[in-house]
Amino acid sequence: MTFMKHDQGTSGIQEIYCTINRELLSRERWQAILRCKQDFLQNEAEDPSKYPYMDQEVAASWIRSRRRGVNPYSVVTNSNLTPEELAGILNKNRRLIDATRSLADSFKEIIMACGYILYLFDKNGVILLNEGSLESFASLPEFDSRTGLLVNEDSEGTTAHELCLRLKRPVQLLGPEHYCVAFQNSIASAAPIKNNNGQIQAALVFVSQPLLNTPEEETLRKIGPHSLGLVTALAVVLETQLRLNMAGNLLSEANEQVSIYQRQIQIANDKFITIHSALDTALNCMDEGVVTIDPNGQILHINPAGMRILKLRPDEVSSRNINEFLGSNSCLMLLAKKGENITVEERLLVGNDRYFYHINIRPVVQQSTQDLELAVLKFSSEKVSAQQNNKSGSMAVCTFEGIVSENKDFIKGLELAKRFARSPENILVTGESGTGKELYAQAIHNVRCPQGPFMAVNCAAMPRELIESELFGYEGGSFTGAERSGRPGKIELAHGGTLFLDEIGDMPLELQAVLLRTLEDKQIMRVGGSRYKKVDFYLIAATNKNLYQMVKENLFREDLYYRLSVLTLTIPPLRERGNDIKLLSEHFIENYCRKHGWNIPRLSPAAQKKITEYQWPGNVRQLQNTMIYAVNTVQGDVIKPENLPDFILMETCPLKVEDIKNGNKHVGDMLCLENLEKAAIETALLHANNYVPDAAEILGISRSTLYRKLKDYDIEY
Ligand SMILES: Nc1ncnc2c1ncn2[C@@H]1O[C@H](COP(=O)(O)OP(=O)(O)OP(=O)(O)O)[C@@H](O)[C@H]1O
Repeated sequence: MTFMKHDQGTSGIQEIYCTINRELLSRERWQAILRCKQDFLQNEAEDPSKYPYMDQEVAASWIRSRRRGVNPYSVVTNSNLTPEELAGILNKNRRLIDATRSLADSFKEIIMACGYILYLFDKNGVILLNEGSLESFASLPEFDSRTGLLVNEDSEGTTAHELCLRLKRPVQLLGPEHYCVAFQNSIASAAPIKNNNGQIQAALVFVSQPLLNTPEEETLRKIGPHSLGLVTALAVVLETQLRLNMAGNLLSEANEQVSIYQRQIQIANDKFITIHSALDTALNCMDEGVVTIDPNGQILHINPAGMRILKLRPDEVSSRNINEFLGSNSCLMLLAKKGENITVEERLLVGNDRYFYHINIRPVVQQSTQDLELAVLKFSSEKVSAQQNNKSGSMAVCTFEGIVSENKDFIKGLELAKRFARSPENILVTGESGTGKELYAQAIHNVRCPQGPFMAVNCAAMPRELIESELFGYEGGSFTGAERSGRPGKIELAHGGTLFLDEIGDMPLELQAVLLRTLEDKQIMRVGGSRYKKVDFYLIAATNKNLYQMVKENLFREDLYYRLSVLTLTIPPLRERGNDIKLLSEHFIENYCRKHGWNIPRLSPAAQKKITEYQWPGNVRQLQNTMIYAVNTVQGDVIKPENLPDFILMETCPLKVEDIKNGNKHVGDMLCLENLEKAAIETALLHANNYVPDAAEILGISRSTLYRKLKDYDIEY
């Protein structure tokens, strides 16, 4: 037997000619092995390993073959594999077979010229492919192909491929070395084919055409190295080809995967565009303004209703910030940053106008950091009062019992309102913004005609040109944008109930005349109409302006003023209502917490002090929003000063230099040393977030002194 000492590969192929001992391919050796074989086959006791020239591996294989009862005079002609088993094996090795076939095609001429037969065996000895003519093998029955036969030591004894698979290296068998007599005139060269993991998966074999009984020395020396070198080289080429094929397959699988992902991305993108345009369409159809802002208040997106509310043109949107439309004491951005989904009542400053809106804040926070990413603000399309009106189905929800106060003057006004409620006259309610004018109107309505409609119109909340049609209604097709069938106005809808005209001071003068006539005649004509219609309603008007002054400046009709102001109620501002601030704060905290099923926190004395010192320019509405903010920021069950919005903390700083300079009437009190010390301690605590050691450091006194003073002044921290 001849074999390559080195691993197969380019260097191995080069060396094959050097490592094959010329002795191994001599006629002498051939004949010696042939003699040994004859002796071995004739005499069962013969040990072939003792013979000169005999290869020990071959000798061992002969002995094993005989022990297994292999008939040396026959060849395998029947496959003992079922067709299914064979199909499975061929399928499993499909790539290897195809690659070998195409390689054999490329080398066909050489193979044919040399008279070689090429075999491909799987690792178990199943012939996967054979190429070349079998005709010259007289002992092989009429075979075209031996594909599918299982040829191993058990069936055909010692063969080149069997030893190659067993020894895991290229092997060459000289004719008589084959156990089977049918091949004793051929030289067989076999090389293993390894898979990617270095495991042997097959063997490639060249079998020479039968030679003369004892071939010439020269023939032996030509065929021997040539066939072993060629088969080893082809095995290496096959391995490389298979590796390339596999890489190619992986690449095309990866390419296929990439194009699947690309298709999915395209589909997702298309869906996204569809959803986006559907959302845009939905937003465009909404009556409510929807504004998306970034954490600094910069407007990112706004729908048409939002643009109408903020009076913005599409080209201005991206450069505007929501803070431009909010009052200085607004809590909106603070609440948005807190990440709570909440609805607040806010005053919007749009040009010279001041409108109140219910604004629902929907913050979107980053999952990992919980920082605000953006917030969606939803504004009601009409002013707060109108929205309340819609919600309650044209019914006022508030009664006198719902109006909270302990203040003497306020209660006096409330008693008067109850008496007015029994009169059929028009009522005028005056008071600063947010003092509760609409609340009064609803309460009066609920005494006078609780079953009737309560129609609220805010004269300042809509463009002047729309007020007329809003109040008096219009006939079909009267103006562009009008509904085809026409629409009744709020006066017509208030029939049998109350018409609440809020911000009456903003009603255009020309409309004031029409309103006056309606009040006198109790009939209306729709815009674009030609018939009068009888209407019966109570009128309650409200204003935060000085109407009398406006009359003097010819900004309000005198006759209408007198008609409206027969019964006038004036609601005092919150800052003049003493203990009402605390009472209302607790009322709002309780209502809000109950609504959400939360524990009800109490106000710390320090927080109470802050809110009673504050001037409340936005009155009860502002107080209500402040309490919503406090409840949303409190940790535990005590609302402390740090839970109040910054504008309160700033405004209520205990001592203001301007006050001292301006000779404020309380300056004497303030300059009392004790008061100053107390104020300094409170200010330090405020800056130190109530952390006493830090406050002591700010004040430049020891902690124990500060603790003593906190006790003396009864300051809560
Ligand atoms: N005495 C009160 N008791 C309970 N809630 C009150 C009281 N006064 C006002 N509120 C609440 O304060 C908010 C503002 O009240 P309202 O809208 O009646 O004020 P307004 O004077 O009509 O404001 P504007 O002049 O801006 O229209 C409402 O949410 C109302 O429920």
